[in-house]
Amino acid sequence: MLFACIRRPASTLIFSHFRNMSSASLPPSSIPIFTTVAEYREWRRRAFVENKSVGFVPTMGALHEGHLTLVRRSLQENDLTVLSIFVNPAQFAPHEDLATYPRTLERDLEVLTEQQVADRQPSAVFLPTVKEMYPSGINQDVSQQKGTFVEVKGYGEQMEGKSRPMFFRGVATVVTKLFNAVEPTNAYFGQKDIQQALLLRRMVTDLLLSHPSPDHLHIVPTARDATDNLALSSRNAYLSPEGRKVAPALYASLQAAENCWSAGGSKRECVDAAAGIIQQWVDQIEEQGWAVKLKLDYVDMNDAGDFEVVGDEVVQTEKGGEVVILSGAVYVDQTRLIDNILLGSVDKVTR
Ligand SMILES: Nc1ncnc2c1ncn2[C@@H]1O[C@H](COP(=O)(O)OP(=O)(O)OP(=O)(O)O)[C@@H](O)[C@H]1O
Ligand SMILES: CC(C)(CO)[C@@H](O)C(=O)[O-]
Ligand code: BAL
Repeated sequence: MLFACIRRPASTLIFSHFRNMSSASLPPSSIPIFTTVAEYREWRRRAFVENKSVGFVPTMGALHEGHLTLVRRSLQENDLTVLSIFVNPAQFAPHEDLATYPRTLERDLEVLTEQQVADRQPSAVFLPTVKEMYPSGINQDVSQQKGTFVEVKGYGEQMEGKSRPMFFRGVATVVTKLFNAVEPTNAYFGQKDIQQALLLRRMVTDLLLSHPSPDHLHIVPTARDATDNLALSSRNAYLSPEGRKVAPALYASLQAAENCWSAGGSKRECVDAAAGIIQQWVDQIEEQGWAVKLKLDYVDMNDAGDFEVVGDEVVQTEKGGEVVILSGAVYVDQTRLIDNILLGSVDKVTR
């Protein structure tokens, strides 16, 4: 997750994005697009009757190869594949980038049409309005909100939750709504947003959801730029050319921490090694006079089961078969980039 800290006035009720989207204003597409839950449900009912499995890929649009990896995995494993595009106001703090979040609907529909695995192509796009998803409106200021929200206590405060305190409440709320509407057999999330994916699996378990069941919520490895390993992300579009050049520093720093951990270093030593790599980049930026600012937000290790922070003196052998999330975030100018590496028996988590 990353965001440009663009200040905008504290919002009131938000209906602006896609507010007036009627089927007449939609770009042409060979894939059926549903903008209302009622229309979608008719389509979904037929899939139930025909006993067809439905794979679901929730997104905020501005599709890139990372999203398409999830789509192709769904095409492989399901009779039908639905992708949603919804920029969810409830997961953006009032000072974050809701207004400027990249919206590229026409291109998104084009690239989706090009996806094919065996004889399967995406079956439907769910493109609800804000009014459809929040019938009583939604205020980005949490203190002003009324109505029903979903909170996964104890899982949304660490890592990303420290910088974005209300983020996971917004995500859990909208994904509950999306799951209720779409009723997927399988759902696919990216490892790039590992805390989000694991928190949602916790939520599905705790709320006894069956569509999807916890075993059917899949986490797919992060798709990266082939040349420099930068994790693909919609908000990479915010980076200047110089910002793009330094953005791979985050993954390089996580790799240094991973090597340190494998070599028997303590959590503290490994996290410091990661911070050292970022500092080397900061020094290089200064020496070269590049017009970009790089700043470490955090690097840490957390248990993948309960998200507890790993103690400073802990070493790899003490964690046995447990999976540890090595995650971090940096600011490249005003854009916040995140990434992570899973340490340990990754298959226990990703499936
Ligand atoms: N590089 C990637 N590899 C695999 N999955 C990804 C990647 N990037 C995003 N996803 C997944 O795609 C889904 C939709 O994410 P979203 O639309 O927010 O895109 P994003 O690139 O993560 O955007 P942002 O820049 O806002 O974080 C999420 O499950 C997310 O984890
Ligand atoms: C899961 C999600 C679609 C909820 O808005 C969003 O957080 C995302 O795209 O990762
Ligand atoms: N990919 C996570 C969505 C967000 O950052 O808002």
